[in-house]
Amino acid sequence: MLEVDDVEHRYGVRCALDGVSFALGRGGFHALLGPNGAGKSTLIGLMTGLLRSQAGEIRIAGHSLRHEPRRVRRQLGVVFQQPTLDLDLSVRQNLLYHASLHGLGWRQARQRCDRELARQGLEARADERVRRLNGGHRRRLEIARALLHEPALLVLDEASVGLDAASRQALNEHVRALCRERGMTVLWTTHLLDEIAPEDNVVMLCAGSVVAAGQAGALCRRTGSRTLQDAFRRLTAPHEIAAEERP
Ligand SMILES: Nc1ncnc2c1ncn2[C@@H]1O[C@H](COP(=O)(O)OP(=O)(O)OP(=O)(O)O)[C@@H](O)[C@H]1O
Repeated sequence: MLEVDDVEHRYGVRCALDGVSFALGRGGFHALLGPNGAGKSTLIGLMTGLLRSQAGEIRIAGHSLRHEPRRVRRQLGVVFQQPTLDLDLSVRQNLLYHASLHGLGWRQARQRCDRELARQGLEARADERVRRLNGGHRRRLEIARALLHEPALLVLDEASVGLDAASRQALNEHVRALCRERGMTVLWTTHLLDEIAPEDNVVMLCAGSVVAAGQAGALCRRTGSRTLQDAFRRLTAPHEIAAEERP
């Protein structure tokens, strides 16, 4: 579903991604892990076309981002780290506006809005201003919006940041249910390791490089770690030291 092949990105002389390669299969919950500054948002910026590709190749659902950007955009739903809802529009108006940007006709847009709101448990809030929703419900609305055009891959960039512990867990479980029930492929980026289950497929990014990839539980066993936190510390420490010596 997602192939990242030798991707490099620099901001001036600062190297944010240094030959990053990994691949995700179709379906399931995958996690992109990394401490602050690891390069997660840069990678998502490249996938979404917010940043211009400098080197390497990204393919989504078999389509090349460089050669078929429109096809890629149709296959990709994104929830960005910073909320991007219009607080003074209603829940439904936010969705309809987005649907029109994706070229959906009026009737289809209304149907998909109703369907996604029902799936996110927000149908009763459709005519309320977004300002009245709590943080967890706003995030669900952003997920509904990201799914309106029926993408194959849903990417969430630190979507749980700013939520309290209960809302964070509810959001995480909700996204996992989307994977199970709809066969979605989800890429969940986070620096909060308690959001990851042992059976999740994870890619660990540190200082612009992939330091490990595979099932979380297997990474723990391979590194002789009791917890994913311990495995993460062991795998990332040498790279953070090396990165400090890099321009
Ligand atoms: N616009 C920019 N200009 C210069 N350097 C940048 C810019 N954006 C990011 N960087 C640098 O690139 C590196 C990767 O940053 P990025 O935001 O992609 O990491 P991240 O893993 O998403 O971190 P966070 O969890 O803090 O968002 C960091 O060293 C950061 O300081």
